[in-house]
Amino acid sequence: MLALGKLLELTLAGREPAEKTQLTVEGVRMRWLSEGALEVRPPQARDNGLDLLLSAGIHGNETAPIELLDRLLHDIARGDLKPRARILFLFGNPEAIRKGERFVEQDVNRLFNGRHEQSSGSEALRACELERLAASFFSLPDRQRLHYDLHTAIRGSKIEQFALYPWKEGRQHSRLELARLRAAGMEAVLLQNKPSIVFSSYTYDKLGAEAFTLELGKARPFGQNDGVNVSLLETRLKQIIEGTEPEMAEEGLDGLQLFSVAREIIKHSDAFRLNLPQDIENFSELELGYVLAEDLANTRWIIEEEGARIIFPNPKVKNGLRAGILIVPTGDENLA
Ligand SMILES: O=C(O)CCC(=O)N[C@@H](CCC(=O)O)C(=O)O
Ligand SMILES: [Zn+2]
Repeated sequence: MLALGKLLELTLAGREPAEKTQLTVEGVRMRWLSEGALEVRPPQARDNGLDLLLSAGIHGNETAPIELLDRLLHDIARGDLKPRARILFLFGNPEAIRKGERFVEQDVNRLFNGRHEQSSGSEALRACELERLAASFFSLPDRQRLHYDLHTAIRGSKIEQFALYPWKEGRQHSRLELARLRAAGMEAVLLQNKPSIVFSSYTYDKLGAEAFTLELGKARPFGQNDGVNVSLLETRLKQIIEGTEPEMAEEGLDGLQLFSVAREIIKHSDAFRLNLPQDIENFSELELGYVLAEDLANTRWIIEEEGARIIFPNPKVKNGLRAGILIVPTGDENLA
């Protein structure tokens, strides 16, 4: 296998490769761009016009997606997977990956769309670098742009695998992309309805990519991911990479559940209290009238939406950040 296929090893060791560019026997060019960043380019005659950004490890303890990208890279470097797409592989937060922690000082996935400019430290610099790498990768005209930012969650979930689809004024969510996600094993999609500061929102909003955060199961350390079944996603990613994806029937979304955001729960102060059991699962339903959270100055978050569910409840976030999302079921009438 070509040495550049070992991007994860290099990243874990904090090393730069001796050779920055290597060619597989099929003429696929692998180019190391920066720590945790590698571009794969098929020979021109095989290029099918898709630019695919695959990122993982934006949160350093979410290892199943990192292992998945590592397997794909090994296959490419061995010549077993023959790309027709241009691909950018990114391991988001190398320092946190080495430590096995979600982040070191601050959550990289709250620093996009300009937020890193209002901050400092290595994670703000990394968010800036990730924006730059993504912007440069998606700068070629007349190509399709697709970004999957792969994650696993802090807690268990009633719906194991799901996607979050960013929002931009005047742009409709794509039914075809939802069909593709369904085929990749996603059981639900949360359709966002306002701008956000996460990586997929940046590539969707600023770079014109179809972009998604994918949640694949519960976060565990390296080597302990048997419980995270990514086989459908892995198969679909290989098909996307090789340009062999089967036709997708977009009319029926084959049971894919759609949700929209009712409210984001923002933690305003150290007095914030979330009235949920510690082991509550994502997508748990909440009763009308339930006092979900309390904060300074008698602020109370009371459930007033029929069918409301909670995802990503986390009272430990820094003040000013999202401590959970209240979601409700929605229909498919606004899809393009
Ligand atoms: O389990 C949790 O509470 C968080 C899991 C996670 O890291 N999710 C992403 C979602 C990003 C998005 O909103 O698209 C995150 O919180 O950064
Ligand atoms: Zn994550």
